[in-house]
Amino acid sequence: MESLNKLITQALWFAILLLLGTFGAFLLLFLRVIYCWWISPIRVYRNLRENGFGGPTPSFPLGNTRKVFVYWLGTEPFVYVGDGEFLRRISSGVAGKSWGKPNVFRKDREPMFGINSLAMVEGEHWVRHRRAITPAFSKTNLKAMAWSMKESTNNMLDQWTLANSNISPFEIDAERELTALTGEIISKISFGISYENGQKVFEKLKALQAELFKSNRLVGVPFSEFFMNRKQTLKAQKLGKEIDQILLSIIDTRRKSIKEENNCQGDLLGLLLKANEENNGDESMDKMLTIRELIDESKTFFFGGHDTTALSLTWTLLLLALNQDWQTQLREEIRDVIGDGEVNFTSIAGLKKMGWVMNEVIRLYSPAPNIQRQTREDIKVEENMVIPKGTNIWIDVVGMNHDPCLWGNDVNEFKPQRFENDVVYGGCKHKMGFVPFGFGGRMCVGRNLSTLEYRIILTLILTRFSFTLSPNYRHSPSTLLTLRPTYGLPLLMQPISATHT
Ligand code: HEM
Repeated sequence: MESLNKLITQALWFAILLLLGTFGAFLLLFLRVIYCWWISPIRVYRNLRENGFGGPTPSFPLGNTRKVFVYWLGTEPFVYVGDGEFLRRISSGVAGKSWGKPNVFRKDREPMFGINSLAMVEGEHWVRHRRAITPAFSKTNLKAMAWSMKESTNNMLDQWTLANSNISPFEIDAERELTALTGEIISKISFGISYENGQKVFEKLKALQAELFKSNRLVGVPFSEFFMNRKQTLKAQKLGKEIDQILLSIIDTRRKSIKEENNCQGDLLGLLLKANEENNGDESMDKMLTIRELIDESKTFFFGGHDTTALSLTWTLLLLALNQDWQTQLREEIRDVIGDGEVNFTSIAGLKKMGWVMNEVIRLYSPAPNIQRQTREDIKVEENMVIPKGTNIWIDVVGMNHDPCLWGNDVNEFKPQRFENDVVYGGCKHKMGFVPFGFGGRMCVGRNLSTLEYRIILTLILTRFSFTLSPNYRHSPSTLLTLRPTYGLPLLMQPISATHT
């Protein structure tokens, strides 16, 4: 009996110890979880804040997952938008003329785009500019521009061949070559091929762009102009004035030639001047642009129209150098669709895979990485949420293009085939999640021109050369208005014998 009691007592003690042990283990686990997920991160967070590091307030336990929040550029608050659904809600029903551009960028961008260009104007002015400019990008006009694009590209490729006839493969900096090529093309199709001053404008605009990129960018900080490099600012202003002067003299000569010979040469400036003449110079007319506005539009075409296209081609060559199977597929498609025929507006339209590749490239490396807008009226987002008039909005195009919730876990992979069954959105889960050319009424006016140019240049390069990445390439994409490779794109080029005309 006594031994039974002893056994029961021992069993009881064992059960109590087991309970205590389990409880202790759970307590330790709990404390460890609290320490790892809460105490330790808070300590690191406080430590970082004390050392001057900040950022948006996190929420426990998800951290910073919000895709819409407010941040500041100097003294200017911006609503950051990285969410397609939110973008749909703030943009549906809002007309193009009801969107403005943040005031804070006006001064900064003025030497490049002027304040009277389509990219900068607002309200009824924007409606007038858009109506005047859209016809210049019509199918008929684009067809005529294709010839200039082809000529300049073939000249560049001939020079590559000539300069490297004894070297195989030879190295080029594709970014530099493509930027020069698209700069030449845009100055021809903007200002007129036969006008010698076109070249001068091109050179000065390039110099201005370089000066502006060098300048200190304390955007939004009051009196920041006093901290800027004064010499650079003055140089940019001087270049700006010189460009205006040259453009003014080009416009004068072209106006006379249109009046006297009815010859508009088919370039953008010529087409806008012809539309002006048809309105008999009456500035109250719907589609009429003043001389000042024409100067600013010409600058906008140059800046908006060559860097973006050059970069979409540059990133394409990088990705095709890394994905030789796609380089081969595109070359085969060109052979099947165009064969020995002419490379022109109609023939390149049949290059489906090239369309997928272009979309996939501008998804992964968006030449215009963000879109900035300003509300010109209150926008009701939901019952108790209004974005007040005058609010700056920053739409993160790159962020949405790399969001696995929108594209799936293969979001960072180069997979042009995602556009096979969904040519426009590539299977993106939200229609407003893929906006490389903007959205609504203010969508890029030059997107068809850019697509045409992309296809012509890429077709001619692929037909005449195969290429691989040079060991000298250093991957370092950087954003300064556009997304570009910091150290250029060195490629090793190998000539292919057959050529297209
Ligand atoms: C890959 C090439 C290009 C890309 C990615 C691109 C992208 C964009 C984006 C994101 C916008 C802003 C739209 C918005 O606010 O929602 C825009 C506007 C604009 N783009 Fe482009 N662009 C390209 C090529 C071109 C070309 C070739 C031209 C002209 C020759 C051009 C002229 C313009 C103009 C004038 C606007 C202002 C439109 C307005 O506010 O009504 N772009 N572009």
